[in-house]
Amino acid sequence: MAPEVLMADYTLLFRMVHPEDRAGLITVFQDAISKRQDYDHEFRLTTDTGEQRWLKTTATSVALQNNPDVTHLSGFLFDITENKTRQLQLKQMAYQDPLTQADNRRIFMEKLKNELARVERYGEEAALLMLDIDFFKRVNDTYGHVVGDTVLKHLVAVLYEGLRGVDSLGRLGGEEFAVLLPGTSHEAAVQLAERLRLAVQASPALQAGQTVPFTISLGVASITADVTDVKTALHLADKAMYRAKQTGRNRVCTADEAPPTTLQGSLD
Ligand SMILES: Nc1nc2c(ncn2[C@@H]2O[C@H](COP(=O)(O)OP(=O)(O)OP(=O)(O)O)[C@@H](O)[C@H]2O)c(=O)[nH]1
Repeated sequence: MAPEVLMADYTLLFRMVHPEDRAGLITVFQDAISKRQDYDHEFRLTTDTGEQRWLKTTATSVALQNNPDVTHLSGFLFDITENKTRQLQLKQMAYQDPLTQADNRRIFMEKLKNELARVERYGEEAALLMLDIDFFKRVNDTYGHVVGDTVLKHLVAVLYEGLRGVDSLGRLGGEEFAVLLPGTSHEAAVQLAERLRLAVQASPALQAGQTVPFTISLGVASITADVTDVKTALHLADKAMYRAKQTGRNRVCTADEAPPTTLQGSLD
């Protein structure tokens, strides 16, 4: 559909605008008319063939001399889909692990740092989980590296299914991951870790009709106001995970246990 047809018929335009972008576009038009503001605005639109496109509209409001009322908006509508898609891909690459789509190490560390600051400032609770696939080298050696990669992707999908929108999952490297749980008590974090462990155990990866069972070991660390830096938080969670590995794997351990306590079987 030609842009001039769309701009001539605002009802049609608004019907095609992505629902999430509609309110923003209406505000832009309203401000242009009531405050005589020029605009430069990007929004998504679904074409009559069902395709989603990115558009950019830029315009200035026009009024007759000696009359403050805007008579019309004069400007352009551009299709910026290709540029926008490339821009979004680049942005995603900067934040995501390319194999699993989990947060990459850099962005996860940033989120952890922000959460530590929030806990210190407002005295809220939070928790950090560290987890690692058990005997992953064996998975690679038995089934091959490609299947190993499938296992990593599958693990991330299973973990995301058990997490809330506010939680963050990061791939710290290799087969090691961390989960940041804002607003979560120690007890709730331990229970969640155990649920994740069971979900992974119950959901083997599938590759070319082959079932690949695997398990994970998890460490839980509470983030309290006295855990003030990323290094300490990671060390606590790592220590707990190491304990889980040392005491038999496929289990959840916490940072403050002495002697080691495991939860394995408690929720089986
Ligand atoms: N397929 C695949 N394998 C990876 C990737 N990154 C790391 N690995 C493998 O992960 C394995 C890690 O092995 P180890 O550190 O010995 O640990 P593990 O065998 O999981 O043993 P535990 O952690 O002690 O239970 C190595 O074989 C690495 O090659 C990846 O991106 N893809």
